[in-house]
Amino acid sequence: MKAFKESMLKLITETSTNLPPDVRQAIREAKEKEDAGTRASLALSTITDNIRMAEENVSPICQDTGMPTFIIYTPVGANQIEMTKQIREAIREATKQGKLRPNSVDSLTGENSGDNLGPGLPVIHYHQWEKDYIEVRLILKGGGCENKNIQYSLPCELEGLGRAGRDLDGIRKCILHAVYQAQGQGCSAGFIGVGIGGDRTTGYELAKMQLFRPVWDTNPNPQLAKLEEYIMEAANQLSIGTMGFGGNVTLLGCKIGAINRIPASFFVSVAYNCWAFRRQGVHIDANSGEIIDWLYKEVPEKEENKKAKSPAAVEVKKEGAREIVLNTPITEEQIRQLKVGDVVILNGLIYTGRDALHKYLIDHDAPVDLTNGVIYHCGPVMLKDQDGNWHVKAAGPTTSIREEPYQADIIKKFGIRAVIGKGGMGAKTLQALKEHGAVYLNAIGGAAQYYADCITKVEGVDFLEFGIPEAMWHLRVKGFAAIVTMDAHGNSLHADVDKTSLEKLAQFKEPVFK
Ligand SMILES: O=C(O)C[C@H](O)C(=O)O
Ligand code: SF4
Repeated sequence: MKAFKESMLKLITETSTNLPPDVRQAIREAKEKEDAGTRASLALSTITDNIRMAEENVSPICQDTGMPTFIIYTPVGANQIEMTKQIREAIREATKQGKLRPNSVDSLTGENSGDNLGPGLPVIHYHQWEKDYIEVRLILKGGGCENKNIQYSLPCELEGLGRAGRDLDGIRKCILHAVYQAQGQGCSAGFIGVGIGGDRTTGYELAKMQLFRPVWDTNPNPQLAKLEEYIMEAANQLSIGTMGFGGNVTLLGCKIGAINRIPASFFVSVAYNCWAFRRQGVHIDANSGEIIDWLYKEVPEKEENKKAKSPAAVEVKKEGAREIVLNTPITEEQIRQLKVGDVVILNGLIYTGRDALHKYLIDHDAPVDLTNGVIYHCGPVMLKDQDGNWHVKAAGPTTSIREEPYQADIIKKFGIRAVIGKGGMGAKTLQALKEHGAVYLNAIGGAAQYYADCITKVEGVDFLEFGIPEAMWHLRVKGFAAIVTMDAHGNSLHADVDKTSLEKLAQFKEPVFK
């Protein structure tokens, strides 16, 4: 097992930087279903570029490299204690190389361990099997989509859909509701794994395990196969679209499993995974620890894909998008001219800030003058070189709604003109944007290489003691593109999409599976 650590390092690197072909195919097909020039289509182009860049740079597809979760099958007698040791070393090394963001945070003190290790991390599930080789599967599921996981206890009442009973039709309603409630916040278009039955723990576990199925497979249970097909069809009529921008594609995959329950409990558990669906697997020689082969590398070609494609449509800007270049600091007048749908190209200095910084700023001064400035909800992957200079390895947006309790007060207190993030914010922030002349810019979630490429210099950092993701990084950007989704006139694309998708959800109220 000498080579096992090296094999695990390869697996981690591949999972973080190279999206599997089945996921790429689903994204490609989604792009073909969106009209050229729409916001969804432009977002999918950025996502496609980002996937290519991550592979070329051998750098994280998304800066949130998630909760590393290993599922391992071993022959009887394999030394699991030794394997765990080597996996931990590989995790430490991958973090040092910038393939993983330091993501392990003490839940009580907030301290980041810096090496992705600590109580509960990484997650490793061992199973034995009769084969003579080892199988290791790894999923790196980020926090934004994890936060959109949801568990239903049947019977229940669901907004838009009414009563969900203890039957297949009730299950159908829960799954549709799960897609609706995620909106764009988990970086749609997403994939869902569904676990029917079990208890609260095993239900969620089953849901997550479904995510290891290839996107293209067919459920061996005909009833569940039918339900999966139905959900794909119906969920895509909700028009939530990529990043919640509206569009024809909201869901890229749906995999459902069922286990028994006990009479009093009936759970439907849904694991939501963003488009940056990072999971890979390998078979390992049980003696040497070397990789024998990779899983997830094959995608059976579909009949319709064999047909010659018509030439790609030229990207024309639809939906009336204007492109506006802004240099920081930004004036109130410039902000008040912006409208939902405008594409802003930012140049100049911006500051990252997420959960720890927002909480801090409420009752402290800022270390820099933020007047007319820009806050970027982002926790990047950073590496320091031998001369002590920091380099950005990945830097996409994080889910903004977590800052909703603080954002309005911070805009007011510091005179902030633009907040960049993803997934949108709520009514309190919208009101503050109007009152104080500020705007919310939606960057494309997960496009961490694309945005890292726009950062020309790291000019400083404050609060490094919060840990790398939570620190306040001073970033000089050039050509940083984001879409105005909440403006200073009280308009919010997020509120609009939420409303229309709820109306569409209500169309699926009538029983389908009797
Ligand atoms: O933690 C992050 O950088 C992003 C997170 O995965 C999110 O989607 O909000
Ligand atoms: S930022 Fe988006 S793409 Fe990245 S882990 Fe979070 S949900 Fe996934």
